[in-house]
Amino acid sequence: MAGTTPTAMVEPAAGLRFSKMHGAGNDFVVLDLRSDATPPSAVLCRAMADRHTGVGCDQILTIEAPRAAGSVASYRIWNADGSSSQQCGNGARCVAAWLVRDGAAAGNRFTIDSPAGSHAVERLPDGYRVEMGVPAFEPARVPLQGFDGPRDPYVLATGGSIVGFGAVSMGNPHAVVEVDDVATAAVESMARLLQGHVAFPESVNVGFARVESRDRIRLRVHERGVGETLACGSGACAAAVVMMRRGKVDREVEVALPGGTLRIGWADDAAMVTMTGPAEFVFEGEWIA
Ligand SMILES: N[C@H](CCC[C@H](N)C(=O)O)C(=O)O
Repeated sequence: MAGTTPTAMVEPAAGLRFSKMHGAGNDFVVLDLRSDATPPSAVLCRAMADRHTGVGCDQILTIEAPRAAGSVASYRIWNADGSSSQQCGNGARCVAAWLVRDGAAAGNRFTIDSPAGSHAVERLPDGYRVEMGVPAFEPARVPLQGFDGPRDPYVLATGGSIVGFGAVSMGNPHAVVEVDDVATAAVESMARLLQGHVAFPESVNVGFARVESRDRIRLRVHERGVGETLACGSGACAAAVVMMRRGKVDREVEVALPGGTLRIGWADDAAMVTMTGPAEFVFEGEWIA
């Protein structure tokens, strides 16, 4: 309007730069904290993860200085609810892609450190292969309480139901429920029952798996600290190794999740689990809230 003084544009405060990425639809806000490893607060994690008033993501990944000699960098994982985790398979591939684009990772083979350990990474023409560690089935390693030794399936009475499941740690806790049809599985209600059960002192990621053939599993995962995600890398590893030990699939399988397909290999029970899949950049941004 004539005569009015336009209000000066308020320059946003210099904010926190981030990369938005995803691995098979499991999406992340990636923060470069290599020069200042002050972890994001639970409040900031929840604010950034909010799909209406924030950026929107399943997890926040922070890239930090390496912990092990020879590693390029380390990373930590915060779920959308602000809780932390020891492992994130889809996140590992996105961290690897981020380090390649950054130039910190030279060549096609390098190592990155999660809270669960060090992971050899191989860059492929269409994604990344990550060594996800050796799965741990002892109840105390999951952790799973109330059982004096590993068994399969474990059985719990909860919420008026009797639930049978496999349990394994990939650095983070997983329960795997075998179902006839993932589309009709009671994912939300069953997952909530197990996640709130006293047997899982650190809660648990719950996978619902259908063995379709000797080399293919269909899977949905209700993740600890998030809810159902389009994909869960460590969950795909967990479902694969449980079904391999049951003799229901071969040692190299495709795991088909709602957001995409991952390939999982486990040569033998003492070997590292390998996970292969995509890692995509979506956009760069600056958090000024
Ligand atoms: N919700 C998981 C962390 C993320 C795992 C998942 N996004 C993956 O790709 O492995 C937990 O609390 O253990």
